[in-house]
Amino acid sequence: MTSLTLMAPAKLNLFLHINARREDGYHELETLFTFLDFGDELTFSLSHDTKIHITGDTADIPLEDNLIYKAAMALYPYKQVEQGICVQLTKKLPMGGGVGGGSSDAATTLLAINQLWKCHLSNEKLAQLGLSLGADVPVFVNGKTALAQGVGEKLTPVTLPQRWYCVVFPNVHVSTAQVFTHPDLPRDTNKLSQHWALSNTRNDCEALVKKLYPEVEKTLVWLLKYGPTRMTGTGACCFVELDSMDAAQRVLSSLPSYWQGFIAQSSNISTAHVQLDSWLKM
Ligand SMILES: C[C@@](CO)(OP(=O)(O)O)[C@H](O)COP(=O)(O)OP(=O)(O)OC[C@H]1O[C@@H](n2ccc(N)nc2=O)[C@H](O)[C@@H]1O
Ligand SMILES: Nc1ncnc2c1ncn2[C@@H]1O[C@H](COP(=O)(O)OP(=O)(O)O)[C@@H](O)[C@H]1O
Repeated sequence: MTSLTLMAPAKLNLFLHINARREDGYHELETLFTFLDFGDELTFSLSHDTKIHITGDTADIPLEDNLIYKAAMALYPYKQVEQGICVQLTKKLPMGGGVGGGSSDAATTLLAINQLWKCHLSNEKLAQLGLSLGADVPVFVNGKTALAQGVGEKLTPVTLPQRWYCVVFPNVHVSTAQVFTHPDLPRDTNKLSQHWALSNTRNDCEALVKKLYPEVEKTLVWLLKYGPTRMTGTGACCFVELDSMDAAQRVLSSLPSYWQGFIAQSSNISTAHVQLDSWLKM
């Protein structure tokens, strides 16, 4: 088989605690990742040459900067076939929104090309290659709901109840690097490995991002009418947790037209992995 279509699902950080800043500037975190059944769509097919081609919703990202390209390049030395790869991207996740679209695209690319180029690398090796592309890539490669520690690479799988979410993108872009280098970011939260309820946890980036981007605060205040809310990652997307699809749909229907949003159910296994397993059984 020479082609394969997989989702690159969104993630939410159900909480994000910052425990310390390391010598290299990176931060020690504790964060609970869940996957959503909504994401970008990527179709991979072997190319007629030896190059890496990306078409579709590539926005204005130069080819060499696209995380899909970087992921393909990371696998290039392990390639066991002559051909290169064509990747057709349908982008549904806001870029730099805290839902991990770029990292998820990279992880899905590693999983798919590993098959098409017959690299035969383990998921552990793919996660190791992925970590050099971004701190969030390993959790997507692993594909299981997880508590992440370290800079995001130490993963402990956890099983969470499936819930519905309405995720809102407040139309502001938050730079992850700006948040992590800001002097006002709290960096001394104690480690916590249990009692993960939303009520017992927080996102340590949220107060700072609300201050820097009032639109994020406005979004959280609006969502709070419907249920427990939080910002994901370093923002700017915010989510509300809900009991049913109907409840999530009601929130989305009332969303002011100047914001964008989507609804999705959480899952303990990434849709990319479910789809890859079915493809392997074909
Ligand atoms: C903090 C999270 C939580 O999910 O934020 P989001 O990106 O999802 O919003 C992620 O781990 C981010 O992962 P990712 O976006 O892949 O980060 P990277 O590209 O590796 O790093 C971007 C920048 O963030 C900072 N950074 C990132 C991760 C970390 N544990 N400590 C850091 O200090 C570094 O300054 C780095 O230069
Ligand atoms: N395929 C891609 N999809 C999204 N962003 C990408 C991609 N390739 C490179 N990037 C860059 O990575 C940055 C972070 O992307 P993303 O993972 O969507 O953010 P976040 O981790 O905040 O959700 C973007 O601002 C963009 O410049």
